[in-house]
Amino acid sequence: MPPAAPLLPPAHWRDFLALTKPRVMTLVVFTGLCGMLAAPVSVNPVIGFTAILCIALGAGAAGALNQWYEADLDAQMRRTARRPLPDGRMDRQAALHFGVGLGSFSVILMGLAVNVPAAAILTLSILFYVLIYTVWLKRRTPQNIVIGGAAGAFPPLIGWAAATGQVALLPLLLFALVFLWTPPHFWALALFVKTDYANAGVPMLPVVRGERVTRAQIGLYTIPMALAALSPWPLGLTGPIFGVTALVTTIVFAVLAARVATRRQVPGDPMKPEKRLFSYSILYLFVVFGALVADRWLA
Ligand code: HEM
Ligand SMILES: CC(C)=CCC/C(C)=C/CC/C(C)=C/COP(=O)(O)OP(=O)(O)O
Repeated sequence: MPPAAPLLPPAHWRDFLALTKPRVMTLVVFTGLCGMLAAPVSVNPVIGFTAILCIALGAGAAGALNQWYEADLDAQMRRTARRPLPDGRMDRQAALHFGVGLGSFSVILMGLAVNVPAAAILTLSILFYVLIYTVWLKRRTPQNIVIGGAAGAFPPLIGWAAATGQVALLPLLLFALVFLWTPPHFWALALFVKTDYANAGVPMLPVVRGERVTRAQIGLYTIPMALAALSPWPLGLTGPIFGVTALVTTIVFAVLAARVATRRQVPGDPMKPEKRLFSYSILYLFVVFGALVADRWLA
């Protein structure tokens, strides 16, 4: 009989927090909040707060289940090896219970206190991240983040649905914007942490298809992403505050992406343009979504 796994002491609350990937989820929650505030209705503040709480808890639960499933993988990468599970600070069962409990709570609360469409899209995004991305695609195909990345694009739709009970063209364009933003966001990072993924056997694009293809794909995805960002104003869905902000910030994005797309790496390259594009990608979504709210409330 194999020896029983050693019992770990109860995990610290900080480790449960780390399971929710709080830094990444701030932007996820922010896009959800902006999707809600951009809707042309007034939302009861208690309902609105509950909806955002549910998005945060649901996204955190998805992050916890992702870490529960891929603790073996996280243990092999420098960037992730110190997470609570690979570092042995938490029991796997505790992470599973935490993820399932929090996820179920967030969906039930959204359904009961906000509305069913928002709860349904929240469920879809959790399942998408955990089952489609983490369990199915991540270890199988370099298109993992393109298809699975849809999970991270749902929050603006959830926010809008929480406010109005339905979806509409503007939140669908916001979905498209985040969906098409994800490949340049992630592949810029993947170019400079490629060795980590290669060592862990994860088939990310730079590992499987190489640097040149990855750079070209970053450039290619930036084009429809820019169209999604620039279309709401001409379509009459937003005003000039959003339109002009999206125009300026998207031009900067396109310039940084073009630089990455047309470069060739040299030995010992510090990869500054790739790091710049990755950092800017995060700032970009914060600013564009912030402008959406400013446009609705200040115009
Ligand atoms: C499948 C799609 C995605 C993949 C594979 C991905 C991957 C990553 C990775 C590996 C990092 C760096 C390290 C980390 O903190 O874990 C990162 C950072 C980040 N990502 Fe993404 N990402 C994706 C989609 C998104 C989406 C949809 C959002 C939000 C809308 C987002 C927001 C962020 C933020 C804010 C950071 C910086 C975190 C920090 O400062 O530490 N990501 N992403
Ligand atoms: C509302 C809701 C459920 C939102 C889900 C949000 C979501 C899918 C965000 C994706 C961002 C993310 C943490 C990617 C990390 O990929 P990874 O897991 O491959 O990264 P890792 O290597 O850091 O674990």
